[in-house]
Amino acid sequence: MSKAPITVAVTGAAGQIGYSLLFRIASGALFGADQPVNLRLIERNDEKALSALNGVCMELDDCAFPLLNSITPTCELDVGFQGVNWAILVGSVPRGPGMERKDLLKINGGIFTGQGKAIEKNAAGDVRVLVVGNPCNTNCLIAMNNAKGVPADRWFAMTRLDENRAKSQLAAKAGVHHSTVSNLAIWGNHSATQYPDFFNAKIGGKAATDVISDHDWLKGEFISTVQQRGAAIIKARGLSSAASAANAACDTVHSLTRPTPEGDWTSVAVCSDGSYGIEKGLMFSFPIRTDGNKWEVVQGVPVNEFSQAKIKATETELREERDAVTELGLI
Ligand SMILES: NC(=O)C1=CN([C@@H]2O[C@H](COP(=O)(O)OP(=O)(O)OC[C@H]3O[C@@H](n4cnc5c(N)ncnc54)[C@H](O)[C@@H]3O)[C@@H](O)[C@H]2O)C=CC1
Ligand SMILES: O=C([O-])CC(=O)C(=O)O
Repeated sequence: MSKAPITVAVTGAAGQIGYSLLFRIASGALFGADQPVNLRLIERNDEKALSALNGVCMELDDCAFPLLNSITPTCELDVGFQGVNWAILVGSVPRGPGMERKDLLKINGGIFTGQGKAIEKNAAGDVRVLVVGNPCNTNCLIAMNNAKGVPADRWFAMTRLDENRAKSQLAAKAGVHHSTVSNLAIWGNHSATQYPDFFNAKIGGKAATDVISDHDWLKGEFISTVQQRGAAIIKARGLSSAASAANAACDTVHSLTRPTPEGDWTSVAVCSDGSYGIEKGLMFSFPIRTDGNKWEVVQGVPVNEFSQAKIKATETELREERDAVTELGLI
C-alpha cells in the first residue's frame, strides 16, 4: 500500500444498506483500486446493533481485502468521526408501507444534530459528508447547520438513486441500454415531489423527447414511477431498497471524486447558492459538474414552464421541511 489511506465513517453500518456498502468501499469501488481505506463504523449503543456490527466486522476481516487498512467499530461519535475524510450518514430508521419519507423527520432528525456537531469537532479538515438516511435532504440540512465550521460545499444528500432509476426507465422505454442515457438531472427533494428532468436528458446523444415520442408517458407515468419507486420497492420487498441505495452511494462518491465526463452532469443535493431561483441554504438536488475536487451547479440548463412548476413544487416541500425542523429546534 503506497498511498496514505482515506478514512471513511459509515453510520448505521450494521443495517441493510451498510451490509452492501461496506464491502464495496473496502474493495475499492469508491476511491479506486490503488487507494487504501480505513473504515470507522458507527452504530447505536444497543446490544443487538453492536453484536450485528461485530458480525459485519468479522465478515470484513474474512474478505481479506487488500485495500482495507483498518476497521474501527464504535458507538461513540467522537471515536467514529475521528480524522474522517468522508462521512456517509446512513444510520436512521427507514419508512414503512404507507409513510412518506418526511414522516421520519421527527424520528430521525435528532440523530443529525449530534452527528453534525461530532463531525465538526473530530473530522479531518477536508471532510466531505454524504447523507443517505431519510429524509436525506433535510437531515443533511440539520447536520450542516450543526457544524457551521465545516464549509457548506462539503455537504451532500443522495439523489443518485433517483437519477439511476430515471435513466433505467428511459432506457427501457426507448429499448436501449441504460448506459446510453446521459444528462439526467434530478431537481429538488429525494421524495415524491422530486423532478426527474426528461426535457434535458439525452439518449444516445439525442434529446430524450425526440427519441421517445410518447410525451404523455414522459410527463406522467415516467415521473410518477421515479417518484414512487422507493415505495414500490418497500411494497414488493417488505423492506426499503438497500443494495441499489448502497450502489447509488458508491456512484455518488465516485462521481464527486473524479472529473465529470465532458458534456454530462450528475445529480446530488447540495446547499443552494440561489441558482435557478432556489432559496439559498436549502439542500436541493441540482445537475452538478466537478473536477473531482471542486463542484459547481451547471448553469443555463433550459427550464421550461412545465419544469419550472415541478421545480417550484419540490422547493416548496423543502421549505416546509426546513420550517418543521426549525420549529423542532433542530437547526
Ligand atoms: N437517499 C436514498 O436514496 C435512500 C435512503 N434510504 C434511507 O437510508 C436509511 C437506512 O436504511 P437501511 O439501511 O435500509 O435501514 P436499516 O434499519 O436496515 O439500518 C439502519 C441502521 O442504522 C442504525 N442506526 C439507527 N440510528 C442510529 C444512530 N443514531 N447512529 C448510528 N446508527 C444508527 C440502526 O441500528 C440500523 O443498523 C433509512 O432512513 C432509509 O430510508 C434508503 C434507501 C435510499
Ligand atoms: O423509499 C424509501 O423510503 C427508501 C428510499 O429512499 C428509496 O428507495 O428511494
